[in-house]
Amino acid sequence: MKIALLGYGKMGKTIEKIAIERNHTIVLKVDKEDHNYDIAEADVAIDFSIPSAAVQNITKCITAGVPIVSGTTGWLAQYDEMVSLCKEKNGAFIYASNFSLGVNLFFELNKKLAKMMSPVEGYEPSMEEIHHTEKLDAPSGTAITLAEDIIDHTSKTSWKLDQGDKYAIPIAAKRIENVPGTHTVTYSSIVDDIEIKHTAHNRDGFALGAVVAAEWLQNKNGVYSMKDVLGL
Ligand SMILES: NC(=O)C1=CN([C@@H]2O[C@H](COP(=O)(O)OP(=O)(O)OC[C@H]3O[C@@H](n4cnc5c(N)ncnc54)[C@H](OP(=O)(O)O)[C@@H]3O)[C@@H](O)[C@H]2O)C=CC1
Ligand SMILES: O=C(O)C1=N[C@H](C(=O)O)C[C@H](O)C1
Repeated sequence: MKIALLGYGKMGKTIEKIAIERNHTIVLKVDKEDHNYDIAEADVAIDFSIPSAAVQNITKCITAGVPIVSGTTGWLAQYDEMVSLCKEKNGAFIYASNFSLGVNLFFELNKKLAKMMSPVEGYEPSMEEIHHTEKLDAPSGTAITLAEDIIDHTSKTSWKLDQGDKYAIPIAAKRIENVPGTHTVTYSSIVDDIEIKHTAHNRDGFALGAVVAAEWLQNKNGVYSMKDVLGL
């Protein structure tokens, strides 16, 4: 496949390495505020840029008829707008807050645990996410997905970055140098804690998932998720 990389930072470079290993060609790299790039020669675009650039990049791809895989986080207030545009233009679009197989299995485990905990009294859910110090958004997109799945299955109605609201799941967002991404979900009671945790050791899992999603999206139209790609 001919791949356009929209965002050529830590993830863009890791995706390039994995894509070349899988015999794809990188035909375009965009790594700054540039509205004039030509996307047309790409079979698929992969956007791992910055929150303020994602919507423009996705719009450009959908409008040009190029399938788009986006992993950029921190722009989800406009997700529904991108879904509508994709349907209107008969495009192909996948967004995932986390493309790694491990985290997508962890998402399923989190939903199962939330369902299990829902009728049990005395346990309060909370979450922690740890990322590198260059991360622009907080909490992480992955933490938001985990929180939304807990909200869907329990009496919690929202998430908050601080504590003290009994209807909200508190999320602690920590920034420590060079951490690729660690997420922990804890249910605490007076007598014990139940904890599930995913620790990324590097960025290869995220990048491989994004390339696999791009391969899967070829010759398809519609809006998909990693659950569709992985058949979970
Ligand atoms: N879904 C997933 O599985 C994962 C998602 N992510 C998300 O991906 C995004 C990128 O992460 P990461 O690579 O670590 O971040 P980096 O900061 O390393 O890379 C982002 C790159 O985007 C560039 N950029 C700035 N403006 C634009 C633009 N208009 N169009 C295209 N590129 C632009 C930046 O350039 P400059 O530095 O010059 O501003 C930078 O090179 C983040 O939102 C992160 O949360 C990360 C890992 C996994
Ligand atoms: O910015 C990152 O690095 C990551 N961002 C994603 C997120 O916000 O969840 C995925 C992963 O945790 C790494």
